[in-house]
Amino acid sequence: MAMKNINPTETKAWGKLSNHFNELKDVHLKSLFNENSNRKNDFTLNVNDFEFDYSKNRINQETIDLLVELANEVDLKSAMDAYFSGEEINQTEKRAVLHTALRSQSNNEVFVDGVNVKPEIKAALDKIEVFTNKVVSGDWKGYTNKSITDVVNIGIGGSDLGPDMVVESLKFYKNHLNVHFVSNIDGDHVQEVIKDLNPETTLFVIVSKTFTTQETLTNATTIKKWFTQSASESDVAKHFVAVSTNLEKVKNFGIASENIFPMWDWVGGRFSLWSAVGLSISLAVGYNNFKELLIGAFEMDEHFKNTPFEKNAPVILSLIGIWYTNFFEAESEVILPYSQYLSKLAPYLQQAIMESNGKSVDRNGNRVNYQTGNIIWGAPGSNSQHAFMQLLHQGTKLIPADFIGFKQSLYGDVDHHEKLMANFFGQTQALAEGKTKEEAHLDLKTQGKLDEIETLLPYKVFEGNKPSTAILIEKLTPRTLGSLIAFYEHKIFIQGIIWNIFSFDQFGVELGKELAQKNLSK
Ligand SMILES: O=P(O)(O)OC[C@H]1O[C@](O)(CO)[C@@H](O)[C@@H]1O
Repeated sequence: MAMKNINPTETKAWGKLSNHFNELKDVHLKSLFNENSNRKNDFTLNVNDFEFDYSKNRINQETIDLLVELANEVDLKSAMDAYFSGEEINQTEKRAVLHTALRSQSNNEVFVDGVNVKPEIKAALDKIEVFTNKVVSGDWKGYTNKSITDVVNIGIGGSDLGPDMVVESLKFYKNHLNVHFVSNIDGDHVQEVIKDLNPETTLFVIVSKTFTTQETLTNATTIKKWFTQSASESDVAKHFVAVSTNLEKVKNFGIASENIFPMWDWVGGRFSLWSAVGLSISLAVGYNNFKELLIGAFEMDEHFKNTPFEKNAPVILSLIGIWYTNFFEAESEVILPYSQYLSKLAPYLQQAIMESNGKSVDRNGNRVNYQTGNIIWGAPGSNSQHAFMQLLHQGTKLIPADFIGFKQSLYGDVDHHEKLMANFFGQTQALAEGKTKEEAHLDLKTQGKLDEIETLLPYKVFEGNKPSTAILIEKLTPRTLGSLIAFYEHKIFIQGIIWNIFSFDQFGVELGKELAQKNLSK
C-alpha cells in the first residue's frame, strides 16, 4: 500500500469545501447551536477516558462530510496502513516511521527490511526495566558505594523535550529521584544544573540519536570533565549511560558498552520518548508507570487504526485543523491545558508539530501552493487567561484553541478543581458566544455607568465565534497522558498526508547548524 501523492487543492472535495466555506464563513456559532439542540452530542467523541467535544468549531455536518471526503480522496487509509506496517514513508531519509511499534501491546510482527523489530523493542524495554529497578531501589551504586539520588538527562530537541515534558506532567507519580535536564549550548544552563549536584550520587543519561549533536556532546563533555575532577575515568561506567543509534561514537566517548541503550533509525527524535529516550521518565516514575504510558499510547493507536473516520478523534480533529488553516487562513493554534502539570506540553508540541509539518515542498518535489504547518503556542489555564487570552477574545486573529482539562484533580481538592473547570468551560463559552452590543449595554447600565455607556460600549463587545475544542479527560495518569501524546502524533501524520508533505524529516534545521560550524572554524 503506497501513499498517494495528491495535491489536496486538486481534489473534488477541496472545491466543494471552498464553496461550502463561502456559505459558512459568516455563520455564528450561536446560530449553529440554535439550529441544532443536539449539537454538543452530535459533535462529541468518546474514546476510552477521553471526551473530544468539537461542537464549538465553525463547522456543520456538511463540513465534516466534505472533510472526510477529502481524507478519502487523498487515500488516508492506505497511508495509515503504510505508517503502521513499517513502510518507508519517510522517503527523503529512506526510513520507516515506527514509533507506534515501540508501544504496541499486540503480538503482531512488524518488519523493517525483512526483520521483525518486535524482539529488539522487547529487549530494550527489558533493559530499561532492569536498570530502572536497580537505580530506584538503590542497588545501583556510585563510585563511593552510595545510591543514586539525582539523574541528569543530557539531550536536546526530541532527546530532551519529550522526556522533560512527561517527567513534569507525571510529577505526582514520581519517586525519590530528582531528575534534571540539560539541553542548551548556553554554558550557564549546565552550570546551573550541576552546581548543587553531588557526583557521587548522580547518574547522567546522555541521549542523542545521532551522537553528533553539538549541544549534547558539548554538555556531556563539560559534565564528564566536572565528574572526573573528583572521580577517576574508571568510575564513569557507574555514572554515565547513553541512548543512541551510534554505538561507535558512544563508545569513543568512553561509555561502557553495557551502559548503552539502543535507538533506531525508524524512530524520529521528536517521536522517541516511547523508546529508551524515555529512560529518564522510567527512572522518575518507575518502570510500571512508564509501561502505563506506552499502554495509553497504544490504546489511542488502536482507536486511530480501527475506527471509521467519522468517529475517529485524531482524524476528525486533524481535518478541522485543515479547515481552519486552509480555508479560514488561521496561522496558529493555541494549546491550553487546564493543569499546571502540563506546563511543558506546548513547548513539546511545538517541536513535534512544527518540525514535522513546517514544510513547503510536496511529496512530488513541487513547491506547495497552499498553507501547511501551523504555529503552535500555548500555556496552562487559568494563568493564560491573565496573560494572552485578551487577544483570543478581542483580537483580530482567528486562533483555534485546544482546551485540555481533567474531570478529577490529583490531590482531590474539590474547591480548587471546581473553580479551575468553571474557568475552562467559561472560556470556551465566552469564545464561542461572545457578548452582543445589547448585552454589553445592559451590563454597563446595571453597573451604573450611564455617562460612559456610549464611549465604553464598543470596547465591551465580544464578537464571539472563536473556535475551540474541549478535550476532557477523566484524570491525569501515565495512561491518559500516553493517549494524549499519541493523539497529537497522529494529528501530525494525518495533516502531513493531507498536505502531501513529508512529515518525518527535518532538513530545515541543517543550514543554521552548518553556518554555526563555519563561524566556529573562522
Ligand atoms: O537526538 P539527536 O541526534 O541529538 O538530535 C536532537 C534533535 O536535533 C534535531 O535533529 C534537530 O536539530 C531534532 O530532530 C532532534 O530531536
